[in-house]
Amino acid sequence: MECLKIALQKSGRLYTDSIELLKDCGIEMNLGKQLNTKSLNFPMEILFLRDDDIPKYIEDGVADVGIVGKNLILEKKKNINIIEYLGFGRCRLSIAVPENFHYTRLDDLDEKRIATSHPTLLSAFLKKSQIKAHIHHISGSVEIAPNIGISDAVCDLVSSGETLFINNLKEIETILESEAVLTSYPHMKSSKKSIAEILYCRIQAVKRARTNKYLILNATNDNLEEILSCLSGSPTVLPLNNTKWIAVHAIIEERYLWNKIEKLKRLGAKDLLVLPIKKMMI
Ligand SMILES: Nc1ncnc2c1ncn2[C@@H]1O[C@H](COP(=O)(O)OP(=O)(O)OP(=O)(O)O)[C@@H](O)[C@H]1O
Ligand SMILES: O=P(O)(O)OC[C@H]1O[C@H](OP(=O)(O)OP(=O)(O)O)[C@H](O)[C@@H]1O
Ligand SMILES: [Mg+2]
Repeated sequence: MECLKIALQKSGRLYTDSIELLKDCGIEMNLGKQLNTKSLNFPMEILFLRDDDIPKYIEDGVADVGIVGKNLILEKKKNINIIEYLGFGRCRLSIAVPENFHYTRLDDLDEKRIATSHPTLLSAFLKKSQIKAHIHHISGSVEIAPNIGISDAVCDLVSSGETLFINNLKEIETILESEAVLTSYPHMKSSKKSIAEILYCRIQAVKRARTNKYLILNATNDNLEEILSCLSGSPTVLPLNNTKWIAVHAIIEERYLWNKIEKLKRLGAKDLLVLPIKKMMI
């Protein structure tokens, strides 16, 4: 039977969220020390790899789909499809200098040595900005470089900024914003494509569920129109037997939740309930 091969990071920043995403998609697997395993209930084989290798494996069709940072796809200059942005592994690729570096503008980096794990992206940025700096490629612990005298600046991934802070570095320029993406081999055969399509639908259903909430409220007819116009989509309106009250059910995007709830309360909405959504298919 045909089986979709998915490449995931073996360990590191993307591992837990990638496994969680597959589980939320109903894909069960046994996790252990093995570097590849078959799902117990879905035609899928999971390959656990170093994240640096994933774009090449996808480009070559060794794996059909994969989860990797967008930063790595661009860094490795791979011409592979980005199917979905996954909402985790959010970070930025930034240039940072020691706290005592007197930085005012990009020209201050001229002729400086910059250590980075992303030489392609850094080099393109420097070229575009017409800065002639020396790139020193290292694959990890980049933030140590200025402290051990091998560079004047660094260009590495940042999310909380804690690593920069504890290494006495300050962020000066952001080159790229990144997050984990689902990527795919562009020439997948049709039997694999049909499995991949099922996976994409499931992922979209999980993503929608993660970013939306189910809202229930009670209201009277007085402000019903304003209440409904405050809710997007097509809310369900249910008269409550023998009362002037009406129940309204709606889907609400989490990022607008609190502002909308406050507005709805001002409009007279009562008994508001916000519930998580498990899956959302449209
Ligand atoms: N601090 C961070 N916060 C959020 N996401 C990050 C962070 N650092 C990196 N990422 C994202 O996670 C990906 C993997 O980062 P990680 O640091 O685990 O890589 P690695 O050490 O090179 O792992 P590997 O052993 O697989 O080569 C990065 O390419 C990036 O997309
Ligand atoms: O801004 P922060 O939240 O401090 O995150 C930034 C750090 O995270 C990544 O490394 P990671 O911790 O994944 O370890 P690694 O060097 O082994 O890849 C990245 O390379 C930075 O060093
Ligand atoms: Mg890596």
